[in-house]
Amino acid sequence: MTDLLAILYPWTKSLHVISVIAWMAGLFYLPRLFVHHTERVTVGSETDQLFQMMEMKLLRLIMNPAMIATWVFGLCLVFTPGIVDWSDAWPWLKAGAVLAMTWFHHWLGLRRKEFVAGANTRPGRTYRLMNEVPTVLMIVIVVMVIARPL
Ligand code: HEM
Repeated sequence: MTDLLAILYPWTKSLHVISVIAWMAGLFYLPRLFVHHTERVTVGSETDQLFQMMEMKLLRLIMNPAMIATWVFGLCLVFTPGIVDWSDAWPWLKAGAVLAMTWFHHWLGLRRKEFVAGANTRPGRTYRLMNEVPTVLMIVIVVMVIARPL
């Protein structure tokens, strides 16, 4: 099995990075939709329905599959021989940041359900601030996995 993972390594890594790009696109865009949804849209209006549809499709059709694919290919890379040395600090920092990114994904999913119920109480400012979370985590992850300063 580990032999197969070693042969597939360049492909696994390509698929991992492709999935990461799709996941990150959604993690950046969904909070932006929430900003406009909360600031510009009247609950129960036709525009409310339109935003709910865009948010649902973004989460279900792009973000959920992309997150699963990122995890699956990422874990394949973890089990590929000679790739991760757990005595270094970078894999631990990356793992922490990836868990935080996964938490953020689920936080957005919960907020979407509140919009569906017409029960969002958070102002646009909260979603603007939360929009910085994936940016900071992405910087940590990419630096840890590529520059590996630690
Ligand atoms: C979801 C769980 C994840 C796991 C288990 C995981 C694990 C890994 C592993 C083991 C590697 C191989 C490193 C190497 O080849 O030397 C890798 C590569 C990479 N990962 Fe992840 N990763 C995950 C999520 C992410 C996320 C969220 C991002 C970006 C925001 C990311 C960005 C990258 C990049 C850019 C590379 C390629 C680095 C290179 O060129 O060597 N990963 N990942």
